[in-house]
This record gives sequence, structure tokens and C-alpha cells, in this order.
Amino acid sequence: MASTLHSFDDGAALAAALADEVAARLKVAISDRGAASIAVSGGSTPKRFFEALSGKDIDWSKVTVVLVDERFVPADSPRSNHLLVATHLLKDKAAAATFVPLYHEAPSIDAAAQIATKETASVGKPFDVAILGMGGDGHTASFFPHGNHLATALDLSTPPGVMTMAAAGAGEERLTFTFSALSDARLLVLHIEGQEKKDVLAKAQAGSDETEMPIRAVLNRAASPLNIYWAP
Ligand SMILES: O=C1O[C@H](COP(=O)(O)O)[C@@H](O)[C@H](O)[C@H]1O
Repeated sequence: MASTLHSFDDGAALAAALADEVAARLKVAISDRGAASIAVSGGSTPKRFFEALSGKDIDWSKVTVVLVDERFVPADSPRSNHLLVATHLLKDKAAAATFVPLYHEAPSIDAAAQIATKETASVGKPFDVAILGMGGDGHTASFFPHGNHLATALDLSTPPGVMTMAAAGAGEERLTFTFSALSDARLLVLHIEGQEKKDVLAKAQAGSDETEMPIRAVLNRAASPLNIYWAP
């Protein structure tokens, strides 16, 4: 599927434009279907976008927010993507949104993934909005290079849901939505900032091995058109 590059002068301009676009899409979803869903990424890049989106005048009580992926750590861990979203997005007007976490206290990460799949089963299909990030190693969501369940996670015939992932570059074990759950989002965005990430994107675009750079699955096989938002 084709991708479109949206370039901005700086991260503030990108955050404002992306928040405008996402807010418009959530409003349309609420008007058309009575509810809206958005899957967001963790990491350091989305903070400014989250802050801009949190103040948007939307009927947030009809919006469900989930994470694209999560570390297997409790919500009070500084490494938690839930904590990031709670701090920077689920506040101001967006405090009225419903947040469905991926992390669950469970005997094993597999059990937590099963709970997360069940709890998120009624959200999306497709998501109205999915915002992906990308690491310097070419991972997106928790689709890490050489991840232990990477092939299954990227297989579009794997049912939409939450899977576990372990990889040398991932630190903690991870919970991640499958590619099938994200690929058909009504608005599919890759949000990256900095020249280094642009260079990583160019490298990904120049090759096809998804085991080496899983972002290639999104670039080459996503069901929805990909909107790449970039600022230096
Ligand atoms: O591990 C993760 O990293 C990526 C990218 O994060 P960034 O700090 O380089 O912006 C993120 O998209 C993903 O959700 C997160 O779990």
C-alpha cells in the first residue's frame, strides 16, 4: 500500500498537525459509529503529540485508547507505556476517555496476553486510528528484529489480538498487538522524528527482509495507506 510523507519544520508543528488530523478522525468515527478507538505507541517520540491531543474538544467519553505495545512491567514502572499515556494523554479533556491496558498482573506473560486479547476484543477491528513509532533498529510496535514470535506477529493470517515478544534489543518481554490488528486502521500513521530515524526509514525502504527490520511489514504490506509524519 502506498505511503505519504508529511514533513514539518519541527516537532511542535508536527504534533499540532497530527493532533488536528487525529481529532478530526475521532470526531468522524463518533459521528458515524457512536464511538472511536485509537491505538498509540510508547517511547519518547509521542509526548508532544499526546499533550496536543489531550486538549482537543472531542466527546472523549466515547473514545477508547489502547497501546500498540507494552513492556511487561506494571503501570507504575518508569518503563511503562501505560504510565506515559496516563501522564501525557489521559488528562485535560482526554481524561474522560476509556483506557484499556495491555499489562495485567498474571502468573505469566502468556496469561497476560490472553487477558489483554480478551479485554481489547471489542475495541477497533479496525481501529479508527493507529499511531506507530519506530526504533533505531527498525522495530515498530514490539515487532523487534529477530523477535521470538516475530513471524507469527507479522503474519496477516494471525488473528487480531495481543501476543508476547522477546528479543535481544527489547529489554523486558513485551506485549504487542498483532500486525493484523494494526494494519487496517482507518488512519494508519508512522510518527518519527530526527534525521537518524529518517535514515533508518530510508534503509528500511531500500530492502525487504522483515526479520532484520520489521517496520518493512508496515511499509510494504499494510492494508491501509501509511501516513508518515516526520520532523527534524
Ligand atoms: O520500545 C518502544 O519504542 C518504539 C520507539 O520509541 P522511541 O522512543 O524511539 O520513540 C515505540 O514506538 C514503541 O511503542 C515502544 O514500546
